[in-house]
Amino acid sequence: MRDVTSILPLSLETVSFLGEGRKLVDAVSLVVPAGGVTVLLGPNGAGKSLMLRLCHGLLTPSEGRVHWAAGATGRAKRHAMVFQKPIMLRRSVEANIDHALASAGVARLERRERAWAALQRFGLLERATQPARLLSGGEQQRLAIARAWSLRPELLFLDEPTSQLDPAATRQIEELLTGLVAEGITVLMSTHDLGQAKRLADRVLFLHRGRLIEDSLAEYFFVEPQTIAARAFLAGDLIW
Ligand SMILES: Nc1ncnc2c1ncn2[C@@H]1O[C@H](COP(=O)(O)OP(=O)(O)OP(=O)(O)O)[C@@H](O)[C@H]1O
Repeated sequence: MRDVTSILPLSLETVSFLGEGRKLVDAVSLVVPAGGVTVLLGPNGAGKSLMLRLCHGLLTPSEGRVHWAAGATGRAKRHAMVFQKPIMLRRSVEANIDHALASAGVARLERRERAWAALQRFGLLERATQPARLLSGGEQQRLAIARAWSLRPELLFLDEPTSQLDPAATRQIEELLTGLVAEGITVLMSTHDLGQAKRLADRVLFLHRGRLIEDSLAEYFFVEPQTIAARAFLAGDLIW
């Protein structure tokens, strides 16, 4: 029977991650409910990527706990992650999606259907048989999102998904993300691009030195940040 129990909200309870002899993520607590785009902002090394990896389960907190909605099952397959630099297998575009679905335990016939739907949805049908590694950067990122989408995630994590792309490819990815949110997928992403954060964010989490120092609706954050660090960041001043 299909699992329809939502995995959301995702909750972090005083999550810390220790490394390099210090707390790289320091006692972060937050809740991600269903819906919308939450953007992680902060200077280099603030801990944005670590946060996404902790949420997705690629890293284990040194302290505290990451947990999903009570009673949710099948959670491993219902959140997916897209990385800054797409990880492409040395296979065709379609085989890259097929591999992700096979790893998630999807049966062969259904894999074909879902891969085809993803290729169509993300404008990659004509590229289906081409080697994924020969796609342009923008196409590879589109494939990475298509592959994640084929897993039918409720929550999609994206770590600086457009930092390697030109403005046109960036716009295309942003439009795709807006479409995914309209479909009901919740997005938690990091970006360096303030313009992008303004265009996409419903909510902003501002990290500084591993600490979550602002958690605001985007409309407030960009107009009236509450902390000196966030004000400096928005003004383009160097903070560390
Ligand atoms: N797996 C790890 N183990 C130990 N230290 C790590 C690990 N991953 C990252 N770090 C360190 O943790 C700090 C935060 O890194 P992180 O990549 O999360 O920052 P970020 O906010 O994403 O930065 P950027 O904007 O530059 O990508 C850095 O000092 C980094 O060197």
